[in-house]
Parts: sequence; structure tokens; C-alpha cells
Amino acid sequence: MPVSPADLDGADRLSAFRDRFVIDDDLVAYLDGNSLGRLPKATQERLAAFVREEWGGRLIRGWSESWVDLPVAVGDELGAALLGAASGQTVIADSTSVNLYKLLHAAAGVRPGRDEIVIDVTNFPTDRYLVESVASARGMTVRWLEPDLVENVTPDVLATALGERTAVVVLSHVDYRSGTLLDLPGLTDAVHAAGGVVVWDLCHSAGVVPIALDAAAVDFAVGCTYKYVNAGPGAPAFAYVAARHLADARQPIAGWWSAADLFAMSDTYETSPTIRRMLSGTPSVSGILAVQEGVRLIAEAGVDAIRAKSEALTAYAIELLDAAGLEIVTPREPGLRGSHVTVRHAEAREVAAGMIERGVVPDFREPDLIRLGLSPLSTSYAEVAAGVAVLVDCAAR
Ligand SMILES: Cc1ncc(COP(=O)(O)O)c(C=O)c1O
Ligand SMILES: Nc1c(O)cccc1C(=O)C[C@H](N)C(=O)O
Repeated sequence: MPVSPADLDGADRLSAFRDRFVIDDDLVAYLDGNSLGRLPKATQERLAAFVREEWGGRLIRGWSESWVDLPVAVGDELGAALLGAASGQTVIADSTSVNLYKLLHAAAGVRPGRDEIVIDVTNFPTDRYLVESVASARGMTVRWLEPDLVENVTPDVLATALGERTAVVVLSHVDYRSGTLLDLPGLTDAVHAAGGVVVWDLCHSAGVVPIALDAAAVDFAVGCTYKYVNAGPGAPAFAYVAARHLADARQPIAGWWSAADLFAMSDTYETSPTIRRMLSGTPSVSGILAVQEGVRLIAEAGVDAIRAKSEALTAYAIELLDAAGLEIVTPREPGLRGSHVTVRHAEAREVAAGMIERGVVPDFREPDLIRLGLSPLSTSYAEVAAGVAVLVDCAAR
């Protein structure tokens, strides 16, 4: 007899974490944590206390008392818990897109004389658009990879584009549509062997896939915090610059927060020697505090345990979808996928709309994909079973 979702939840060592989130009982299933993660109760309390006591109580004094250090302090916390990054290499600031723009310029600058930026056509729109914009601004050429959506960028596909002109390669660790997880250490090595540097977009892996940036000798990385880090809509993103590139990393939005002495208000600009050089303007304090709460929840559970549950949850969803005969575009090998499972259906838009009407939130991606994002800390097996049952029903109509 198949194992029931209740039994799976009963055996789940992370099941108690679900109570640490605000769960909307009116929803049958929330399967969109890969777009916007649920709200942690601790964050609700932390932000209320911040507004009341710190903003309301300390006003401008808050900056010198603690806020000024938050981008680097919380960057270090996130780097240690989620990225395998030693301190001094990660900041929390701005959006992923803005950080990507800054890091693309910085990355291109550390390989003078090389003039190609390599990216795949399946990458997230913001990555593709920014690569085109930075290449155009710097007189560089974009070299497009055209991988299969599901296999995505394999070492063989990447090898066709690397050469003496390669300056920068931009890759997404987990593909936003298929959920394919790339070989971060192997692809990083391949880029280095060709003499280039790599910028990894970790939006769909940070907090849910173990990442070891220092060990893999990654050069640059960005990622958002509103998906599996649960920091809320528009929460600030992170940017990682390997210590060995810091001295040469120059970014184009060099505002006063990137200067060597923030409050010196100097006539001439001198860039900070530290990772603060990746900052631009005044950061969102409430946003960074929400990131800190999300990081602490992940650190408490442990990324390895989160990954184990992610593999099991996605396997469970695949089993249920297979039983219903639906087409799955996500790799079946657990080591080759992130934490969402994607179904292809000719009427995906209508199916997704029907699911939402029945209290199940997936998301739809043009032209024919439905993604089910499974967040190990807040998604239960019962939720997956209930959500997939509604999907199967809607798809059969
Ligand atoms: C892979 C990837 N990169 C970047 C972004 C977007 O970044 P931003 O927060 O700047 O909108 C997303 C999602 O929105 C994404 O999935
Ligand atoms: N960042 C988002 C937004 O501002 C509005 C709606 C959705 C999003 C998302 O995060 C989309 C997501 N990155 C994706 O993989 O499709």
C-alpha cells in the first residue's frame, strides 16, 4: 500500500518548522515558495519590534548604533549559513538585478582584453537583459548558448563557447523553468580553465541547496532572499565577491555607501577596500532584518536537512504526477533538480487559473508550464498531495 501523506509528515524531522510560519488556512496548498516564500512568525515579531523600538525609539541614532553595519553583518551570516562563504565577501543590498549589473561590470573589469560574455538563452530574463546591456556599454559581445531546456548548461554545451575571448560566464544554479540544478563546481572549473570568471545567479538555490562558493573558487554570485530565505516581497538581495577579486572589483553605482569612509563626506571618492565597495546607497534596514530572520531559521534547520526534505518532497510530487500521466519537464534524478517541479500542459494557463480558484497556488510560466515550488521548511507532504490532486483534476477537464 502506498505511504500516506500523513505518515510521511509524521516521519519528517523538519515538520515542526511549519508552525514557525504564518499558514493561511483558507488555502488548500501554497506551492509557490519558489516565487515568494511564506512569512516566518519570527519575522513578523522582529519587524514589529523594529518599527516600535528601533525606528520609533532610536530614530537617526539607530544608524550609528547598529544599522550601518547590517549589510555586511547579515551578509556574513547569510554567507556562512547558506553559501559556504567566509566573512567579508557577501553584502545584503538592492535587488538581484541591480547587484547583477554591478557584478557584471566588476567581473568584466577583472579580465581586461577579453571581450565576450557568455550566457544561455534559457536564463532568467533579467540576467539576459543585463548581460546585453553591460556588453553593449563596454563594447563587448554576447555569446549565446542554446541548451536544451531540461538538460540545460552541461559542461559539453559550455565548452562550445569558451575560448581566449571569454571574459565572463553567467549561469543560473537552478533553472527557473525546468528546475534543473547545474554542476556549480564543475562548470566553475571549466570557466577558469578557459581563463574567464563566472557569475552565478543563486536565486532558486539559496537556502534550499547546499552551496560551497569558497570551496568551488566561485568568482562572483548574486541571489534573492524572497524565495527560500522567506524575507518577503522586494527584500534585499545578496552579492558575493571572492576575496581574491576584491581589490580589482569596480562597480558602476559607486555611491557614498561604497566609499572608504561613509560619514567623512569627502570631496574626492575613495572606494572602500572591503566588500562595502559593492554597496551604493542607503540600505533597507527592515528588509535586511527580515533576511536575518530567514537565514537564522535555515541555519537552525541546517541546509543539508532542508536539501534532504526537498529531494523527498519533489520525488513525492513527481510520483503523484506520474501516476496521473502528466508530462514532467524537471529532471528525475534528485541530484539534478532544485526544489520545484514543473509540468508541461497545452492549457497550462487555464489549468493554473482553475487551481487558484480551488485554493491551490502554483505558478504559470509562458507558454505551457506550471511550476510547483516546494519549500521544505513550510510545505508538508499533505499539502503536496492535496495540491497535486487539484492539479490532476483541473488538467483532466
Ligand atoms: C534566476 C532569477 N534571477 C533574478 C530574478 C529577479 O531578480 P529581482 O529580484 O531583481 O527582480 C529572479 C526572480 O525574480 C530569478 O528567478
Ligand atoms: N520577483 C518577482 C516579482 O517581483 C513578481 C512576481 C514574481 C517574481 C519572481 O520571483 C518570479 C521568479 N523569479 C521566477 O522564477 O519566475
